[in-house]
Amino acid sequence: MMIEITHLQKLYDDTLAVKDISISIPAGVVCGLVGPNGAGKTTTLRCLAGLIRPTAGEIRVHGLCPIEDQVELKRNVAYVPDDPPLFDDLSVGQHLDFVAQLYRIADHRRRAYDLLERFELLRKYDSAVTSLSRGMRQKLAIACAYLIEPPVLLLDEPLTGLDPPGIRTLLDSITQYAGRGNTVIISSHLLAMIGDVCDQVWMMHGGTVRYHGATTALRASFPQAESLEQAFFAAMTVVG
Ligand SMILES: Nc1ncnc2c1ncn2[C@@H]1O[C@H](COP(=O)(O)OP(=O)(O)OP(=O)(O)O)[C@@H](O)[C@H]1O
Repeated sequence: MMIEITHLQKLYDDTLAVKDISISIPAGVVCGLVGPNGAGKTTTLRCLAGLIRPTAGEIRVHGLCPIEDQVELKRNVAYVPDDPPLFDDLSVGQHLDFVAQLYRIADHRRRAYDLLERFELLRKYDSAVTSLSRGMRQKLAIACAYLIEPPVLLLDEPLTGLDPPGIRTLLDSITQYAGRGNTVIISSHLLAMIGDVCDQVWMMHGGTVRYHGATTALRASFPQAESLEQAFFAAMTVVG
């Protein structure tokens, strides 16, 4: 398994954000992480990325413990939050150069140009990141993550600032990335938008895993449903 979470728990002061969850996700899979506000999605992703320490439980990402193997983890996991922190003093192009230097990526320029072109940022190559729109900032952060090529990519609400062509480009890029054996978790409130690219659906609710399964199994269980989202709602009714 690429990701193994066992009895994960995260307590913030007096809020139990994640309550004893266990879940495994294999390599080469796109997993859609859905659930209402406050369900514990971001908390779980931040634990996977080693940004916060779990209160209890165990996590293995590509065999690594996010807290104990911090340095190695950075090469194996990229986490892109919905409002990614960027360096205000750097231009768009310099961001990719900086990431390439940090991760010792040789001959990165061609790939950097390709990524910027794909995400329609090439014309902003020399612009300061402070002049970018919200969606452009998200696209730049995603391009930086792709440049590193980590086996695990965690995208937290990546669709929020993107325009429809940007969403299409991102979803296509996710399918291709997973096709090369990488694992992608994409959190979103919009299952209808991400459903097509997801091999699995993982739903959290109140800090617990409410549902986790293959999208094909979900569709097969509810053949009368017209969409994955409908099948998902039907499954939720059965689960109660
Ligand atoms: N830094 C923090 N300190 C205290 N409580 C927090 C902190 N971060 C999150 N929480 C709480 O933990 C719970 C889970 O929050 P989390 O951000 O993981 O949910 P989410 O599923 O990502 O929600 P959303 O869909 O709104 O982004 C919520 O009750 C939230 O208020």
